[in-house]
Amino acid sequence: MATNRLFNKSSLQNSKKESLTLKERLAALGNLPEFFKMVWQTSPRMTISNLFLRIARSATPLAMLYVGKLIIDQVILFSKTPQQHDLTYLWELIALEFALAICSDLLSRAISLLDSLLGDLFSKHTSVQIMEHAATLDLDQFEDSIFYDKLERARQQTVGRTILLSQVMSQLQDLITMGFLAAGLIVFNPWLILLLFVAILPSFLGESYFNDQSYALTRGQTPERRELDYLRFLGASDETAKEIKIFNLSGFVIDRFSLLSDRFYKANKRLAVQRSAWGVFFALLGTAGYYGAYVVIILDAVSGKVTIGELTFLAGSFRQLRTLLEGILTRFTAVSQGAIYLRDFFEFFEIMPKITTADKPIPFPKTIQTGFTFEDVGFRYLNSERWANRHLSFTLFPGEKLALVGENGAGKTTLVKLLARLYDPTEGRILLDGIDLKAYDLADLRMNLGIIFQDYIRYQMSFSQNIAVGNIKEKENESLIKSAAHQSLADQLAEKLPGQYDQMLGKRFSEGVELSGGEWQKVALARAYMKDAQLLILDEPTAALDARAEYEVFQRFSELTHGKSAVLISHRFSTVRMADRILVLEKGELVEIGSHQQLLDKNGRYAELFNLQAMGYR
Ligand SMILES: Nc1ncnc2c1ncn2[C@@H]1O[C@H](COP(=O)(O)OP(=O)(O)OP(=O)(O)O)[C@@H](O)[C@H]1O
Repeated sequence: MATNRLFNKSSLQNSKKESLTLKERLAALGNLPEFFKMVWQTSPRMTISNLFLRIARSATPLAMLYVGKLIIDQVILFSKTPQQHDLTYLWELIALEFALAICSDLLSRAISLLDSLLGDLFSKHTSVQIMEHAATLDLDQFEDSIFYDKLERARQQTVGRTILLSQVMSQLQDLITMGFLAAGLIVFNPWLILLLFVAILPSFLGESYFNDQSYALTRGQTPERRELDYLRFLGASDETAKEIKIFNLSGFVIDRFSLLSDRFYKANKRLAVQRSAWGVFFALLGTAGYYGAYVVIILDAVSGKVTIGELTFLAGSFRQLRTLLEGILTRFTAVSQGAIYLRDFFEFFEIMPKITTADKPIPFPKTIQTGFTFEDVGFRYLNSERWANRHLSFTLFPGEKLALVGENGAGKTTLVKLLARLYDPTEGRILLDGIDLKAYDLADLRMNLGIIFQDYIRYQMSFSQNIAVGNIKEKENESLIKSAAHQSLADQLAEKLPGQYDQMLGKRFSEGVELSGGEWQKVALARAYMKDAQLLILDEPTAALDARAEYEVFQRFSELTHGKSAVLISHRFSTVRMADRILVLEKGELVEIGSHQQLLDKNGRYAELFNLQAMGYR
């Protein structure tokens, strides 16, 4: 229901609000210089060659028409004086026209080759830029739907931008060609140019109007298009197939998909039909204009004001001019449309991360001295009224193993995200060795944290790459990968796989092997050991492991993390009790902190939770 409402409101209202005037379209062309700068950066050589070839190609239509005129006049001259037959000049003209035709053909082919190569390079260049910029942005920016829409538009329009590139180039070429042809026509009859504009202007305005409508519709539909993409993914993906079958959800997903698609179809169809009907009318006007001019030229020829050669030259120029002008005007709306979409693209690059490295960052300490101190830290997620963490004050000492305990939603994961500066506190401060965490180099900080979240990614990559992502710089370091696998017990698994460390994991690519939940977890856990991190954070690292594996993992964990700090989040008290201290969270606040024994003696919240779980085993 919520999305139904969304669809009606955003698509239809936005289509009014976001409609564009001709002035706005012209203003959008202001985005083109920046666009050209990006094209130029992609490949200066190809850009300049493309431009030169197009200028050369622009001159050929006029040259061919003019040579054609000379040939016809020459032939007519011969037909009037059959005795004098020195054909040398005529043959030269024919050879020239032939050469021009070949030249024009070669130039066209070279241009389309360069267009497609430059387009591919440009598309790669912009996709890389989008990925690079997205990587600098904050996590909460990804959780903001307006931002997400911008990212989607910037990403989806990669093809559009490639098309825009060749459209802009063709537009330039056609404008130059038109300049040449118009110059030829003006010499004979300047009024014909005026007639041409009058005949074509309505068609241009019509195109422009319908492009506005189509842009508004597409832009207004972005949230629904995202939903459609999501439904498409739900309905046909290896990740979702299991639940879709078990819960028999395919009908539900398909119905929702069909409902949204039908609405798109209806909204788009209405516009397409109107556009087509008006298009026919405008085309008729253009044709009438052309024949009007044709009659004028024929009358001039009949009265002897122009020769037959000039008649063909003028009629040919006029016909080509009309086609060119129509193309230019139609393309103008498409180009300005593309230029408007560029605004989304540039706006995406204008979004700046808030979580950044200070101007003069402090390097991460070689050895942590006093630890991480939370000073009345509070955090609220974007657009959320509730505090996920509040009034947190405690110190994680160097070398200490701290366990975080609390019911679902108590704020445990949020706390470790603050430690990794995935978010900054809304209030209070986190200090490292007495200095605000924000003063440290961000990359350095993250390099010194080995962190595995509960919703780690199952990369559809090889076994060893799945471990190497923990420190991708070491992706070729086989012995490090193997030792990390040993720490997390993943090494035993690798030995059983047909491809061992090179085994492709997951089902998406050929010869991939799917792992069990616990096996995936061992692989993910190995990522934490890829760095010589000073603080290890494991967010429910063993939830999917069996009891024996969990015991072994923690034996190795304490050996490996000797002298290092660690934060463990777990709902299993058998794991939690191994920690030096346990921090109990409730509704985001710290309610108890102490060792397992201290907290049991205290007989408070921890003791209650512990006894509750212990009862389950009795
Ligand atoms: N990205 C987010 N945007 C908005 N709210 C969030 C986000 N992530 C978590 N929350 C909210 O913040 C609160 C704390 O969530 P958090 O994930 O820290 O809990 P947790 O203690 O780790 O829970 P669990 O044991 O279920 O993993 C919850 O109420 C949750 O709904």
